[in-house]
Amino acid sequence: MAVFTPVTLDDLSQWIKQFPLGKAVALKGIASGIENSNFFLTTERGEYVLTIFENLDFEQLPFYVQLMRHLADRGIPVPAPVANDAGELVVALHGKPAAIVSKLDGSSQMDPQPVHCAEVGAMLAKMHLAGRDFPLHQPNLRGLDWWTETVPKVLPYLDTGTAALLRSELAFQRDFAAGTTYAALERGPVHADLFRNNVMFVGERLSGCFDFYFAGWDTWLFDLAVTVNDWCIDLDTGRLDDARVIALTRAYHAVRPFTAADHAAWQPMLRAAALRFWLSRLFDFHRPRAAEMLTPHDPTHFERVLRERIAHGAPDLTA
Ligand SMILES: Nc1ncnc2c1ncn2[C@@H]1O[C@H](COP(=O)(O)OP(=O)(O)OP(=O)(O)O)[C@@H](O)[C@H]1O
Ligand SMILES: N[C@@H](CCO)C(=O)O
Repeated sequence: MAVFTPVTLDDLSQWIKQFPLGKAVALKGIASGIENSNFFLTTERGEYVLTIFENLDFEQLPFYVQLMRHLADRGIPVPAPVANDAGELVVALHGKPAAIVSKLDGSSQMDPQPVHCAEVGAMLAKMHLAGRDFPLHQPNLRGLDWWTETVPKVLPYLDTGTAALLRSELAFQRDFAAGTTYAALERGPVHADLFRNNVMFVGERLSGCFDFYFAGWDTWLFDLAVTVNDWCIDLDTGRLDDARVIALTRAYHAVRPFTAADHAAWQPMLRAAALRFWLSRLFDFHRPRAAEMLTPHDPTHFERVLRERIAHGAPDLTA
């Protein structure tokens, strides 16, 4: 991650008083991640994570933090946002929106086995069902509309062949999204970025997931495809590992059974999920933002994943 906006312990001495957390005693910038400025915060009351939001504004943020609150209240293992003395979950710090959330135990499992994938699949389905009655609506801000407006911005940086793939896949996805199968897919609040680095494990037990700052209303199947494209692949080739795909999707299906539309949309949705992250990585790579610590992700990884999804289908759902 970056620290785009530096924060010191002194900066917090007054600011933290509005929260029921006691004094701030330690603060450490977090190097992983690329979107926001994150810090491990220790106060007299415990361990937290302070996030300063670099791209989201005060109008957009309530959706994310209220969704985390909603899911936490329903037993989904997500960070619980801390309200200040006015009941606010998002408060200005250095002129930007900021939030404090509980720190999850455990660590990321970056080399997942089927057992880990099954935990993720079951938790994702429970998250989707728990979100059905969430009252706030906000679209997935990195969905089809964003792809349509962003592709032209990155095309000038690409060679002819790569640009042709990007153009053709966007056209394919726009056509798919206009169809009856897509219209029949179940929708609700989705995480939309459930990569391995956004989930915590203690041993083989999933202990929590975080980074809801790309969440939005979208198809549940898109969320599943994003997750499978990161948890169930050979990282060098982008090829799917059938054992992990089957473990994750079967565990998901046991909680939220797949519909006929899910089955019909699975292959194109895996392509959509690959396109989304190929495009965001291209955008970040060619139009970088200044930051104290930033390790941008490799766009060609998701170009490989997309080419692989086009060339070879995935195992059918609940195979
Ligand atoms: N609630 C939490 N509990 C424990 N660790 C956390 C928590 N939130 C964030 N972290 C740590 O901070 C890191 C960065 O967080 P996060 O992924 O939200 O940042 P980001 O800038 O949105 O990155 P990206 O979107 O690229 O994943 C995580 O990889 C994790 O190590
Ligand atoms: N998880 C994303 C970064 C945050 O959106 C990626 O790996 O490209």
